[in-house]
Amino acid sequence: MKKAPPATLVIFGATGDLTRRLLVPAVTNLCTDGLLGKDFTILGIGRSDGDDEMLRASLDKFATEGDCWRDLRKRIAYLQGDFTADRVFDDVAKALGDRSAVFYLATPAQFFGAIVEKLAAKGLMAEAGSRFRRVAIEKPFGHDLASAKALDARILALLPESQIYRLDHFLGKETVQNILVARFANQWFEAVWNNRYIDHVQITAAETVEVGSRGSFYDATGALRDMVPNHLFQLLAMIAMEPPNSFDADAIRDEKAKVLRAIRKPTAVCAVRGQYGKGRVGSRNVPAYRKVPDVATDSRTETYVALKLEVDTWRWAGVPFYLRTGKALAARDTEIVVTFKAVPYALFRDCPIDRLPANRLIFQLQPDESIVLDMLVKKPGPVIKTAGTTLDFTYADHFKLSGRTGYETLLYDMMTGDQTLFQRAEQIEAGWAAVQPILDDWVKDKGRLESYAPGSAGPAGADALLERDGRFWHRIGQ
Ligand SMILES: NC(=O)C1=CN([C@@H]2O[C@H](COP(=O)(O)OP(=O)(O)OC[C@H]3O[C@@H](n4cnc5c(N)ncnc54)[C@H](OP(=O)(O)O)[C@@H]3O)[C@@H](O)[C@H]2O)C=CC1
Ligand SMILES: O=C1O[C@H](COP(=O)(O)O)[C@@H](O)[C@H](O)[C@H]1O
Repeated sequence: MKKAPPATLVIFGATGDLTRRLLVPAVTNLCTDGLLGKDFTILGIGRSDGDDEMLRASLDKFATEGDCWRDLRKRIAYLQGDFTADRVFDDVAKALGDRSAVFYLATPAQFFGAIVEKLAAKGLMAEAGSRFRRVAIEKPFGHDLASAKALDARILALLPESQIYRLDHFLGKETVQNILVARFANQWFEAVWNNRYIDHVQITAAETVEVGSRGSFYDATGALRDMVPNHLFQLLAMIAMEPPNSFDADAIRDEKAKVLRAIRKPTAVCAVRGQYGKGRVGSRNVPAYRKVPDVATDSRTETYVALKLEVDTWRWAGVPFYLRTGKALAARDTEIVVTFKAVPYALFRDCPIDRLPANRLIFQLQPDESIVLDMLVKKPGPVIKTAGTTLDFTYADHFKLSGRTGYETLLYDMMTGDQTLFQRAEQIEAGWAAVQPILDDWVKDKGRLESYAPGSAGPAGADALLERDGRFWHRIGQ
């Protein structure tokens, strides 16, 4: 891989959590991988008072220690100012001169539109010769379909799509990218990847963490908006997309957008929402969600959501996709479980076998990245008896992944101009369009919000959602 071209990463929100915990370790990893040149610099912008050394020192403990960080930290500068003031943008222009830049909006979402407008108005987005100017926009991109469309319209009135990098950090995760490789680089996948062989798909993003210090953001957002139209739909799209005709960014994004547009509008009965009460996750005491600072004491915001969705395409007709995500659950577990249809039973009718469990293919994204295929084999002995076993691939057994945040690939791609792992406007809008009927329903019908115990697998209604189809969730943490 070649080094990223010389550029400045301009981080709006450099004193925030995302910069510290995820961007800085990723930049250090890229440097250690030899993918950043000496001419890579960072210009951080925040509201807090301070100078270059204040920012560097605040990042020290989050960076991977070593020569790379020691050298890189000297190339970090800080600009104090309010994003709403013109002065900040004049100072950025002065600091950048003619350099290429990626403007990373690691800011609260209400600033996204206004910052892009100021960047454009000040001529900061103008490209010339080999000098590029790109803007990376964090999530949440909009609050619903109407606001996402409005934000897109605002930004696209000023910039071409080629300068816009809408982030979904799940796309930086190795296993997520590996879904594409597994599906399209292995012949046997495609042969069984359809409604003839697949019974249903489960997509889970379970977290043990509670809402904690993010009460103000979370209470206005909820689990559905926070995780589904973005992260979980990216996973769904990777599983359900048709083969692209190349690995070109637009070819892949076209296919993913088609899948998201094909999600049948869900009805109220296909959604379950829950909110955690008081309890324990492992040995940790967890206060009820309504006691979290900045959360309304009568809040009806969901901290858990489960959905049953259908993808109306030739390939997936009749295959349900069950999605669930929540906070304060029993285990951290992000996975995709593809359950195959049972084999015709006749062959085993004379054997002492009660039932043949279906084969499952599990893409485990977190905590440990792996791909596991459940299969049945014969138990040794004179009578035919089956035993469940697995074919496993665990990333850590073959590759070194530790300390990666997933942002490495995304940052490198922004600097090299590869938009494959970023979302185009219509993908984002298709995601919101698919969940909008549920959001509308929840506004109208205030009645259904189940409570669940911290440390559990979520509300009982989520189990019922599958049980009525004769199916069960894969156990969280298993
Ligand atoms: N944190 C995470 O794990 C993730 C975050 N994101 C997204 O990234 C974005 C940033 O999140 P996060 O870092 O957690 O947020 P924080 O609240 O921790 O940081 C916000 C940053 O914006 C700055 N800021 C806020 N208002 C102004 C203003 N008016 N003028 C100048 N600076 C201002 C803050 O400066 P100061 O602190 O100096 O006041 C701070 O640097 C959000 O859109 C979030 O949804 C996405 C995925 C994961
Ligand atoms: O975007 C978000 O993602 C995190 C989960 O990401 P992960 O990489 O840690 O699995 C989630 O906790 C957060 O609420 C959400 O805003």
